Formats: sequence, structure tokens, C-alpha cells
Amino acid sequence: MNETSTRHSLKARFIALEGGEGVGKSTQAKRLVAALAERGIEAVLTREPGGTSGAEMIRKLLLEPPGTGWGVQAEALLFAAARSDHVAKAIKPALMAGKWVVCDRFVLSSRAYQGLAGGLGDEEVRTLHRIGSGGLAPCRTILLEAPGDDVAERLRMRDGDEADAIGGRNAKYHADVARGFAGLAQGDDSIVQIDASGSADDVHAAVMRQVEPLLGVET
Ligand SMILES: Nc1ncnc2c1ncn2[C@@H]1O[C@H](COP(=O)(O)OP(=O)(O)OP(=O)(O)O)[C@@H](O)[C@H]1O
Ligand SMILES: Cc1cn([C@H]2C[C@H](O)[C@@H](COP(=O)(O)O)O2)c(=O)[nH]c1=O
Repeated sequence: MNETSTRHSLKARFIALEGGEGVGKSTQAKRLVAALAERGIEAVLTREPGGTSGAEMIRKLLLEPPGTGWGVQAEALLFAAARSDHVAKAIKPALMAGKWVVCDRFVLSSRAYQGLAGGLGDEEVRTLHRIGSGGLAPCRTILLEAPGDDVAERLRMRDGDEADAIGGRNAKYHADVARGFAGLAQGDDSIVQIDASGSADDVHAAVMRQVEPLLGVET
């Protein structure tokens, strides 16, 4: 099964919110689900790593790793394992039931963090995704982008000095992640880039401009 053939053809839609740390993904994912509910569309809000009890356990292993932490291969395998469980037990069943799924991060995060910034390689990450999750692809990936300084201030307000094992990596790693996301968006028309430096209301309006064409349209 290739990635195109695994794009579901029912009215249900699978939308991923992506981007670097603190760019506003969770805020916008919640607002999107609420906006869909106002239009009478039931959407499941979920996140990665996580979304099932097993994947949430793997999330803890990844973000609070034991000892000296994981190498990039083990890290990528753990993300792929969490995603495999999440896709099989939560995302696919919801889509099959005709619900929309709004996911806070999906495979584009693995491609940017482990594949590009981590140096594992994009093809390797895509292969893990094919093995783990049949290459399931969102029908739209919304990539939120904002300057590092704006985001650092938001994160300081939200988390103070606290950061998890991946969020706490150095500035170069996170700059590579941001460059990685931007590069992956080029030439992939399922990914839309949105400037997330404005107010949450402005960003939500930009998200809805991308989602509205999907309402009621069958592919
Ligand atoms: N457009 C915005 N302008 C200013 N602050 C914002 C905006 N969007 C979100 N925030 C605030 O910035 C912080 C980070 O937002 P949020 O948690 O939605 O980001 P995230 O991308 O999901 O973060 P993470 O990568 O850590 O999961 C929160 O305190 C949130 O209230
Ligand atoms: C799905 C996914 C996530 N990550 C990283 C990105 C963040 O540092 C954490 C998740 O924390 P958040 O507060 O929920 O954003 O995990 C990654 O490196 N690779 C992935 O595939």
C-alpha cells in the first residue's frame, strides 16, 4: 500500500498540526475541533506521541528517558511504535466511523526531528512509517511557523525553565528542525505553511481558510 492509496476516501478527514516547539499547535488543534463542532462535524482531537494508553506510555519513555537517553535509531523506532498503536487503535477506527481526526503532530515531526535534525535520514523514517502505520497520510498537514524569538517567549511564559528531553535540545537542533519542516513542505501540496506569529485568532482564521475547502468535499 503506498501513501497515496492509504489516503482515506470517505468524508472523514485526517488533519495534522505540525511545527516546532511552542508554535501553537495544541492551541490551534483545540480551536479547530471546536470550530468543526460548531459546523456539526464530530472530530477526534488527539496527539503524538500518545493518543492511546500504550502510546502515552511510550511518550513518557521518550520525553523522560532513562539513563543517558535514546540514540536516534531507538528514538525513531519508539516514535514509530507509538504511532503504529495510535493509528491502529484510534485514528483508523475514528476515520472508518466517519469522524474527522485532528492530530497534534504526526509523521512530519518524525521526519523533521529524527530524520533531518537527528540525522537518521528521511527515507529511513518513511520506511519505519510504512512498516508501522501502512504509510497513512493526513489529507492536510498544517505547518505552523514562527520566529524562534517569539516562540521562546511563549515557551518561557508557559514552562519557565522546564523542558522535556527533546524540547530541551540546543538551539541548533531546533533550528535544523524548523529548516527541516520548511524543506519538507516544499513540493508537497498536502502540506500548507501558516505564519503563526500573529494572534491566536489570526492564526485560527488562517487555519480555517485551509480547512474550509475540505468541508463537504469528497475525494
Ligand atoms: N498565536 C499565539 N500568540 C501568543 N501566544 C500563543 C499563541 N498561540 C499559542 N500561544 C501560547 O503559547 C504557548 C504555546 O502554545 P501551544 O501549547 O499551543 O504550542 P504547541 O506548539 O502545542 O507547543 P508544544 O510544541 O510544546 O506542544 C501557550 O502558552 C499558548 O497559550
Ligand atoms: C511526534 C513526534 C514528536 N517529537 C517531539 C517533539 C516534541 O519535542 C515532543 C512532543 O512534545 P509536545 O509537547 O507534545 O510537542 O516530541 C519528535 O521528536 N518526533 C515525533 O515524531
